[in-house]
Amino acid sequence: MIASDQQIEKWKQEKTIGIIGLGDMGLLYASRFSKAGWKVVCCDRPELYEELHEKFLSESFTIVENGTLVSRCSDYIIYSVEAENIGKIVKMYGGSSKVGSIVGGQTSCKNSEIMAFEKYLPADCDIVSVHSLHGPKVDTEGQPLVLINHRTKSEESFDFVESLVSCLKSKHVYLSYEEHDKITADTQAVTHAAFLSMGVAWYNVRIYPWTVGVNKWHGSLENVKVNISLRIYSNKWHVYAGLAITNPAAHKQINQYAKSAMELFTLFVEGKKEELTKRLFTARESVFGNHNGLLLLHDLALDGYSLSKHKMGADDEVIPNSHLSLLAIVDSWHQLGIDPYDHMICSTPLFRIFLGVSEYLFLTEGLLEQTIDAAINVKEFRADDMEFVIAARSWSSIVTYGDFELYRRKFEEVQQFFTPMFQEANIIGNEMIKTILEHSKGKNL
Ligand SMILES: NC(=O)C1=CN([C@@H]2O[C@H](COP(=O)(O)OP(=O)(O)OC[C@H]3O[C@@H](n4cnc5c(N)ncnc54)[C@H](OP(=O)(O)O)[C@@H]3O)[C@@H](O)[C@H]2O)C=CC1
Ligand SMILES: O=C(O)C(=O)Cc1ccc(O)cc1
Repeated sequence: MIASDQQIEKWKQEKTIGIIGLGDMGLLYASRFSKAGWKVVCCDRPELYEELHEKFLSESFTIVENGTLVSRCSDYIIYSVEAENIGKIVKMYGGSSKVGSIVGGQTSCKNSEIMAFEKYLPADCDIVSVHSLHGPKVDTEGQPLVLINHRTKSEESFDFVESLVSCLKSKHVYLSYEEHDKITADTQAVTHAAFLSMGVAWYNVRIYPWTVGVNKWHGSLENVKVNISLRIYSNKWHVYAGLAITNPAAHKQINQYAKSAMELFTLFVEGKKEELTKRLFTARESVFGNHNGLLLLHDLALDGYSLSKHKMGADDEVIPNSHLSLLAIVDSWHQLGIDPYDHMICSTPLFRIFLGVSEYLFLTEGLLEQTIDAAINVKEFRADDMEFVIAARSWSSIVTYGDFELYRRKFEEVQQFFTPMFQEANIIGNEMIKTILEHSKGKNL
């Protein structure tokens, strides 16, 4: 429960908020909390102390040398560090947590975070964790913010944390850490697997899809694919690696996604139109059978959000795509018995956009039939589809084997290929995402 204004003012006078890890998310929290009048103390790696101290001199939060100093003086300590390293870092600083303090984390998978807290924190510490379900550049207002009340001695601990984060104006979602990990596996992890695979497929044939003319990868759905894929590759690899590899529930989703892509592609190649149609119509009924009302992306023209410099001429024709990446997500939701709408309350913007485009493909009159026809009869996307299947398979094995190093190498190789486009892609992508989110307000998107 959010406390009274008077109580919040009192806490602002008395309490200190500590943030360990001053990367993108740590900085977002430090700056928002301190602007709201909270006393905030932060650190990053000790070797960065001088540089950060200089850099943030004009900010109203304080930089200290290390996590031990943050922990000793803070009443609520947030670990905002790489998921892969949470155990090591809590081991280093957890023992210094102020007596009776509350500790939480921002990592995207809560299993390893909570295990580290249980293992290394003194028994007098409470545990209340958080997870903002959006990237650091998204407006926090109205976005889901998960709050996990894992171990508290009194109601006041949770009320204090909830009152603190209320300045973000996000939508609070109350979950256990197990529920959190199950939902984010269904939503985030598989969404990233899809867009990461598109990037690898383009990279492997060395194609920038927006440069090939108006015949291929042209139009709203294609712009969403390109913009979101580039957005992910312009980010840090460890965010995606961490949330997929450290969450065991995510492995099953990513594996099913690759399996669905491979099985659908096999039907394309074998020319089994009837079987393909039956499988996709069954998936449509299972995932969208109860859908009513307007589509999430109803009437939304996203044609303008293209990186392409080509203009459509009177004689130009767009070759219809098989949209394998979208067919595969709906098929895998069906195979795993997932209702994606169940997770709306706890979803990221990228997941909602992925659901929006999938819904558009499956529920726009005649579009699924046209897509199935293209998948069987149009050969221009075959090689690209094959690359996509291989890419999805390879992300799935990297995640299953828990290989952070291979994940980093593969991610950064593709990242390098797309780097020249990031600046422009981010501007166009941000505009596109803003339009989609504004358009969908009130539709729970
Ligand atoms: N980016 C996003 O969209 C979101 C990320 N998250 C999660 O939040 C967490 C942070 O992500 P994000 O801010 O993007 O990542 P960043 O890499 O930007 O931030 C993590 C920071 O922690 C620092 N760090 C590492 N070790 C220590 C240490 N011993 N003491 C103090 N600081 C340390 C890192 O330094 P160095 O780089 O030198 O290792 C880095 O600056 C991750 O777990 C991520 O999964 C959650 C929601 C959204
Ligand atoms: O919207 C997405 O899926 C993102 O890519 C941003 C993101 C990354 C990690 C998180 O834990 C939450 C949000």
